[in-house]
Amino acid sequence: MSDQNLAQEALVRLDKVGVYRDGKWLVRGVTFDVHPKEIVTLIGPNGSGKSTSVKTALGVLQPTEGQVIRRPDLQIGYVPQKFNLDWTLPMPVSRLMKLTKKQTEHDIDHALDLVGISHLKKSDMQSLSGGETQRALLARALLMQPDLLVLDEPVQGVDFAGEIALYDLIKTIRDETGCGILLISHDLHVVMAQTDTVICLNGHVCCRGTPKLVAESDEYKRLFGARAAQSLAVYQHDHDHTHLPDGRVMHADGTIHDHCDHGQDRPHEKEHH
Ligand SMILES: Nc1ncnc2c1ncn2[C@@H]1O[C@H](COP(=O)(O)OP(=O)(O)OP(=O)(O)O)[C@@H](O)[C@H]1O
Repeated sequence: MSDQNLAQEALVRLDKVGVYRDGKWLVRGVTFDVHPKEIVTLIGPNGSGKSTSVKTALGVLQPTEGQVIRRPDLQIGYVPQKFNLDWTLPMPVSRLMKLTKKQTEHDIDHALDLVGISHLKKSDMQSLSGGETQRALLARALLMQPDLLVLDEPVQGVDFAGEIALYDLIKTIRDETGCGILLISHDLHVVMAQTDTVICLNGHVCCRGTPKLVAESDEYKRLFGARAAQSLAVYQHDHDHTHLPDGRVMHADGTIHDHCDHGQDRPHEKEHH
């Protein structure tokens, strides 16, 4: 398939992306794509390259190797992990909605309604709970009418019930708008029910697939320890290689290659360089 066809199909596609900074590879061999109506979640421990991969997908960061293909004229709505605004200053929700782009009251009402905080339109951002703040930021991103919605850890500062509600909401937004969604999460447990594809990162793609398959994979269990221990069955996929400190990959037969492209979609395929 040509790059052009891929770009038309996927909203964004990372192909063997590597980012090298300050003498080390932050990520290497990262391949994934997000299609319309697909919810893709990147999980992995702190420093595993989730934000780096997302920034590369957004075009904020240039890859050192590999390529990123975005659909032409792709409209992106981004909900950052931290919103650099001094919440001690008065900022009604309605004003936040117009901060980067002028919006009609009708569109603002619709976005706030979609995220379930219409009643907070005149409230000050400072007075909002963690979950309400995330919903306000989500509404702001939705006003961009995105083809691709990118959310960096949307459930930070939100309790367990709030987490479930937020992921339900994210799924509703996908169903109603048809946008593709790229999420960053630390953890799988709540994400599981609502995500189509999970990409488990640890400087490289450890494993990928449906949430169930990832939760049952050895790599996920190794990365997430006790939290992953409840997994029932064993998801069979090859872990026949070791990642060396310099970013290269040693395979079970002792050969060393630049990186592994070790997708679950091709679990038994060996790399040939
Ligand atoms: N510009 C940079 N130069 C050098 N190192 C960097 C740079 N940006 C990120 N890093 C390092 O790259 C690694 C991956 O960082 P990244 O923010 O992508 O991880 P993450 O999975 O999103 O982590 P977290 O869960 O803590 O947010 C970290 O070790 C980080 O310190």
